[in-house]
Amino acid sequence: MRVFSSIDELRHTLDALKRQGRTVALVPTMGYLHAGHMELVSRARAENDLVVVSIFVNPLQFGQAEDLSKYPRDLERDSAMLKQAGVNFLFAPGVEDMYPRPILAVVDVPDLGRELEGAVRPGHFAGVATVVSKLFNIVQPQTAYFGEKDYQQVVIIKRMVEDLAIPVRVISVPTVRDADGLAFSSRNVYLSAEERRAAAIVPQTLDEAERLVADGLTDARELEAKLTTFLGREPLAKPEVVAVRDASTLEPVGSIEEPVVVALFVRFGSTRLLDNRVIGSNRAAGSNRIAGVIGGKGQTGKSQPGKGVTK
Ligand SMILES: Nc1ncnc2c1ncn2[C@@H]1O[C@H](COP(=O)(O)OP(=O)(O)OP(=O)(O)O)[C@@H](O)[C@H]1O
Ligand SMILES: CC(C)(CO)[C@@H](O)C(=O)[O-]
Ligand code: BAL
Repeated sequence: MRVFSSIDELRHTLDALKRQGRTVALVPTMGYLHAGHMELVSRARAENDLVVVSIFVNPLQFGQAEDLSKYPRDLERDSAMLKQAGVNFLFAPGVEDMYPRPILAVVDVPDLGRELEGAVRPGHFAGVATVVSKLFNIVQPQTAYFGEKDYQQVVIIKRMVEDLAIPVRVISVPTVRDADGLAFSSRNVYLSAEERRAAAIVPQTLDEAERLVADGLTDARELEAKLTTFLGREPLAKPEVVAVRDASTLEPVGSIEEPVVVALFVRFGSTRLLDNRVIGSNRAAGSNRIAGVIGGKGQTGKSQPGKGVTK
């Protein structure tokens, strides 16, 4: 695995390989890797010739009072995990590489970016869309992989790619969970032992949503109210967003007819956890796929297998 921090050096190396016909995938991350990230990597490896993983804790997507400075980082451990997983390139730029001067051009996807997590984290999704655009421009991958845990992020990136005709296929990967159902997340490390135990209420609430809808509940507001009450069973859980939205557009719905996404943002102490489930889709229950916005699995971008992949 080769490690780059310079945009120009990475580009130069990739350009030569692309001229030989190799397909390139990008897995953008903020590092402190866990099984969720590694699932993205494994999909990318299976479906492409070359995989670039980026690790960059992007200051643009953090609010002033947020955890930018204490965000967990361990580049050495991450690097060993990626090497072991057969990743070809790690792009780990510093802030000075990505933003050598204050960035004036931004990419924004209003109104999608103002909803849900965007309402709690003003400016967050403009920061995400801007850095993802920049990473797409640097790597120019055919395919990029994102996790469905960050459901709204995938919807926004999909929309950005479509609206701006960016030639990248966006693939979403189902959420990888710990034994008690909690989604793996780098920020789980902030939880105390008691908060970590309590956090199991989050996936349990999504199970409850599925049960209620299967039992015939169709009123979205009623579902939100019942889920908020359900979360109330756990005194450490402080719900910030409990929302039932159209699974494709994220628009509010009155009645649950088309597939909806149940989106949760729940605080435990100072840590905000997010999770979601798509309900009412004709795909397998609980598969957590993003209805209507995500390209299918199976299509592989691999060129001729076995043609001297750079390790
Ligand atoms: N449990 C998971 N399963 C599948 N994909 C995941 C999971 N957790 C994160 N991802 C995906 O990995 C990519 C990089 O995410 P990121 O580095 O922010 O990790 P994170 O665990 O989501 O961090 P945080 O705790 O800060 O939200 C994103 O596309 C994200 O959706
Ligand atoms: C996509 C991303 C790497 C952009 O910084 C980040 O938002 C994340 O890790 O989900
Ligand atoms: N996983 C989303 C990145 C963030 O919370 O900033």
